[in-house]
Amino acid sequence: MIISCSSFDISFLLALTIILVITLFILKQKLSKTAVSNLPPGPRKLPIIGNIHQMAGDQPHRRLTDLARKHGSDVMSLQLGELSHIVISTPEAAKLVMKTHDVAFASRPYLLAADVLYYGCKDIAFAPYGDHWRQMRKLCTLELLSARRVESFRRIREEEVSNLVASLTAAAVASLTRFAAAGKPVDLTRMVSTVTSAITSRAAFGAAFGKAQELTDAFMMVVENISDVLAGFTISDLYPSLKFLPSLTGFKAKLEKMHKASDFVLDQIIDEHKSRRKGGDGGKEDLVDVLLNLQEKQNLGVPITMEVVKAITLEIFLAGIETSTTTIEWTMSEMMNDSRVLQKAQQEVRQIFGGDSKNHFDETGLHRLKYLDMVIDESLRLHPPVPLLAPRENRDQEVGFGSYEVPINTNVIVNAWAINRDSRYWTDAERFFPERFIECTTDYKGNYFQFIPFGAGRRMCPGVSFGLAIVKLILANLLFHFDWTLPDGQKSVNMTESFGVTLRRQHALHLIPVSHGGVP
Ligand code: HEM
Repeated sequence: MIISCSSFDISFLLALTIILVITLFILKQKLSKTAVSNLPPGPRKLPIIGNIHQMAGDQPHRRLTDLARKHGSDVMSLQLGELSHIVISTPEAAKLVMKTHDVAFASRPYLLAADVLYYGCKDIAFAPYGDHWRQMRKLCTLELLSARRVESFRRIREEEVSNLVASLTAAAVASLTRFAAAGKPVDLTRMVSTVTSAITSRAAFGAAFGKAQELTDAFMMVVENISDVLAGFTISDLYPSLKFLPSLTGFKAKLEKMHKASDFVLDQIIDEHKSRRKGGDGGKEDLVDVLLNLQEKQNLGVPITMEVVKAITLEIFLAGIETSTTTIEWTMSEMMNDSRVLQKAQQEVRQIFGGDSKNHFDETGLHRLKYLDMVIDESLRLHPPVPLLAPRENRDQEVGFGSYEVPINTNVIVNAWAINRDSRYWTDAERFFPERFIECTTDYKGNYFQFIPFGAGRRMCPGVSFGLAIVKLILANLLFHFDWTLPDGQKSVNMTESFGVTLRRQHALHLIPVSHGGVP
């Protein structure tokens, strides 16, 4: 659900240049047709590739921030292959895109991977603005990801998180017996990812046992690489007029293979649900059941076909896991580097839920953890999991943008990572300081454009409650049941980022859990 330019392969590009030169004349003609006299400023572009060379590397959010400082601090033009882009880097310009001109910029640019994997963009995130998107979005808000639905998955979250606590406790015990005083680190990234996957798959497909569990495992395997190809534009997307490129590079064949595999498992998941429903064993309603109910009723303006059911199921599954895992990883990392914050957050959760680690707590008291809320907000500010949001496009009209003109079919990149650190809005903006939210009315709900980890406007993330319910419960449990230390010889947690589907940590987070109140 993000735009990534990290996959640009420079050597591949050079080889392609020979072919591209042949089309130079055609391209030039195309580009001159869209030329507008008062485009936003931007760096000089090279023939054919435009500014692609300036995006090479693995930190596009930082590159765009640097480029914007030099060439267009509010809004900057960028040419990537055949596609015109503008890059938004301040809250004021973000407000113009996501509020003033929200409708004009409400579409998404075409991405070949989304077209193939989501049955012709029949999902929500990549669907162009129009009737299908409107209906699916409404469905999401009212049915699939509503507060009532999120609450209905509470048992699943609590069960899976208590499994995580049990595994960590076992690791703490085992390491103490083997290493006496010093504990052994666990791969917290992997453990958290396992539990977010388990919660999301149970919510989406149901029971964590029997055939359903087998199918979930199979699905996990086939979708493993799907997120990566959806992460951003590829060379084929940047040169849409060169229709032969996806086949020539083998990208299309790769996508079709992935699609075939995921479609096969999705079909089985749906068949399993159908036969369970026929047999009268409704069980607890999961998201596939909700979609099938709606499909049977068919009383909606745009019909819900089986392809729509599969596209939405796949999307929710992919959207739920990476974003929540990334948020938890960064929040723990920041707290490990600031023991004051870690202790304060631990004190709060232990005071509210009772200091004994053998106590268990459910979600009902989580709203009382005000300091933890601020810690999560601060983590989302500095480490927005989707740092460039999802790209938008003005498909139908040219847009007057302040004193500039944005030509029709321009892709819009909103650099939320840079915006969330704007020093005009945030004092000591680079510092992790949760207390800044005590007096501050700013929140992530899309009304304050200096803080947009979930985006804003019509295309804002509909999964906020679903995602944060997982994040908060897991963090509260990690803080309540364990004290945490760094592995031997490590003075602080390395905060190097890795840009991909989400802005993850480059290295998995390894920490030593020590059961709070002693090992039972
Ligand atoms: C911490 C967790 C999450 C973060 C930080 C996050 C962030 C985002 C962002 C930045 C966008 C793009 C918004 C824009 O273009 O303005 C987005 C879109 C979306 N998210 Fe999330 N997300 C999270 C969790 C979830 C979950 C759990 C789900 C579903 C289960 C979900 C489903 C979606 C969908 C369907 C869209 C596309 C919306 C549209 O295009 O209309 N997200 N998310």
